[in-house]
Amino acid sequence: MKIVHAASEMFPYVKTGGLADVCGSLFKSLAGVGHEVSFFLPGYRKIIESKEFESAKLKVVLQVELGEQFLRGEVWALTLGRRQTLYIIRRDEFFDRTNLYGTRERDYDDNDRRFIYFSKAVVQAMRLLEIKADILHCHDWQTGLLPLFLRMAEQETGKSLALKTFFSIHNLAFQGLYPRSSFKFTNLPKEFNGIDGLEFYEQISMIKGGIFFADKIMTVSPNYAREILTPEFGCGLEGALKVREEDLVGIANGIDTEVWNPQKDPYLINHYNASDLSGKQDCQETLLKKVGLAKGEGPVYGVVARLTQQKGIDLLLKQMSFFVKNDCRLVLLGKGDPNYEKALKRFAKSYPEHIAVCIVLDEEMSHLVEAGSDFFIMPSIFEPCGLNQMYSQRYGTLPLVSGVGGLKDTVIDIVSDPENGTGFVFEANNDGLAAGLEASLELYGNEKDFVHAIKRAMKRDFSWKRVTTEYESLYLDSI
Ligand SMILES: Nc1ncnc2c1ncn2[C@@H]1O[C@H](COP(=O)(O)OP(=O)(O)O[C@H]2O[C@H](CO)[C@@H](O)[C@H](O)[C@H]2O)[C@@H](O)[C@H]1O
Repeated sequence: MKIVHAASEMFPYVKTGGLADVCGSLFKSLAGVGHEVSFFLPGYRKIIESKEFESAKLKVVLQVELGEQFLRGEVWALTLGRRQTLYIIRRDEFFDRTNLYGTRERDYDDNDRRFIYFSKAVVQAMRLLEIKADILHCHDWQTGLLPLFLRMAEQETGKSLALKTFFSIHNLAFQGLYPRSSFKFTNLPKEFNGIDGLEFYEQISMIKGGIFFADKIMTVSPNYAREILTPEFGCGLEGALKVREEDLVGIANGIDTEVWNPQKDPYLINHYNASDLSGKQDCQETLLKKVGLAKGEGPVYGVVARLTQQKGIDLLLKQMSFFVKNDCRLVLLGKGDPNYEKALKRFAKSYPEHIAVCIVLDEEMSHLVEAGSDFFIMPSIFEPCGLNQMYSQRYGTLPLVSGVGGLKDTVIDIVSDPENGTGFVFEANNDGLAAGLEASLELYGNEKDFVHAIKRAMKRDFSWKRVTTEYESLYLDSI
C-alpha cells in the first residue's frame, strides 16, 4: 500500500511526548513490512537546523490559501530508505521557532493559522507531488482538518488523492479549540461552521473535524476507545464520537524495541536480560549516584512524565511520606506545570535522602530511570495508552498504574493474578495509589516472587511487529 502520515511530531526529529514515539515507530514499521510510506512534518527550527536536513531536497513550492491571503511554502524531502520519505513543510514565519506549540507561559497565539496552514499544505503537496495514497493517516488535533481539506480538494479538482482517511486520537484532552472567528482561515463553506461541522460550544474544534470527517477514527488502546464514549472520559466529545462509534477502533501502541532494549541500550552503563539481571544493579547504582541518593532499605521508584494533571501528579504528591517512612527512594524526571514543578522540588528539598527531582527533558536520563528503578509509578487520571508502563516492563521495572485507558490493557495486576502479574493496577485515587505502593513493598520483601514477576514482565512482547499487523489489516479492510 501507499500510506501517507501527517502529524506535528515524530521521533527522533521532534518530540514533546508520546505522539512522537508512536509516529516514529509507525513510520519505520510500516515501511519495514513493505509499504511505501511518506510522512509529513512541519519544518520546525529543530529539523531545519539538524544535520539530516542538510541532505533534504526542495521538491515543490506551495501557495496556500489562508483566509484572504495566499501564503508561500516549500516542501522539502528527505529520502530515508527505499520506501520511506519524510516531507517537511517549510514556512519559517510559522515554524522557525524554538518551541513547537508555545512558550512556558502560554500557547502561541497563531496556532490556529499554523496548523490550518500545515494541513492545507499537506493536501496541496500531495496533489503537486502526485502522491495517490491508499491511506492518509492523520494524528491529533493539529491535523484534524486534514481529512476534510483533502476531500474538498478532491471535489474541486476531480482528482483522487487518498482512498481512505484515518484520524488517530492520541489524547482527547488536547482539542485545538479556537474562536469562531478562526473559521475564516479554513476557507470552508459556511455550513461547516455549525454543529454538524467544526462548531463546539461556540468555538471551532479541530479534533472534531477529524472525528466527523475521517473515514475511520482510531485511538491508541481498546479500553480508551470504550472510555471516550462516556461523559467521564469523553471531554465533551462523547456525543460526536457516539455518532462515529461504528468507525472507531482502538489498537494499543507498541514500543520501539530497538531503542528500548536493556540488552544494548547505549545510554546504560551495563546491559542485562531476563536470565541475567546483574547489569540492572549497576544501572541502579549509576542512577542513584547521578541524582545524589544513596540506596536505602526499600526499593527505588521511578517516574518519567509530562507534569500535568493527566499524569496523576496530585495523587503522587499525597504519597510522599510513603518513601520516607519506608526508607525508599523516588527519582522523578519530568517537566510541565510550574506548580507541580515547585511542589515536587519542595519535597526533594525537604527529603534530600529519599527524593530526587529532575526538572528537565532528557532522553538519556529517561532510559536510566527506567533501567535503574525497581518500580515505576504511573497513577494517571486518564491515559489513552501510555508508553512508560511498557518500557518499564521491558526493563524489568514493575509498573504501578491506575486502571484506566491503555494502562489497563497493558499491565497484568499481580495482586489479582499472582501467577501472571507484571505490575500493580489500582483505582485512580489516593487510596488506590496507597494500596499499590504497599503491595509493591510487600512483593519487594519476597525476593523469589519479585524476581519471577520481573522476568515475566521482561518477556512480554510489546513490539510494533504485532501492532503493525493490526494496522495493516485495518487499512486493507477499509480500501
Ligand atoms: N522529562 C522527560 N524527559 C525525557 N522523556 C520524557 C520526559 N517526560 C516524558 N518523557 C517521555 O515522553 C513519552 C511520554 O509518552 P506517553 O505515551 O506516556 O505520554 P503522552 O501523554 O505524552 O502521550 C499521549 O500519546 C501517547 C501516544 O499515543 C499515548 O500513549 C498517551 O497515553 C497519550 O497521553 C515517553 O517516551 C517518556 O519517556
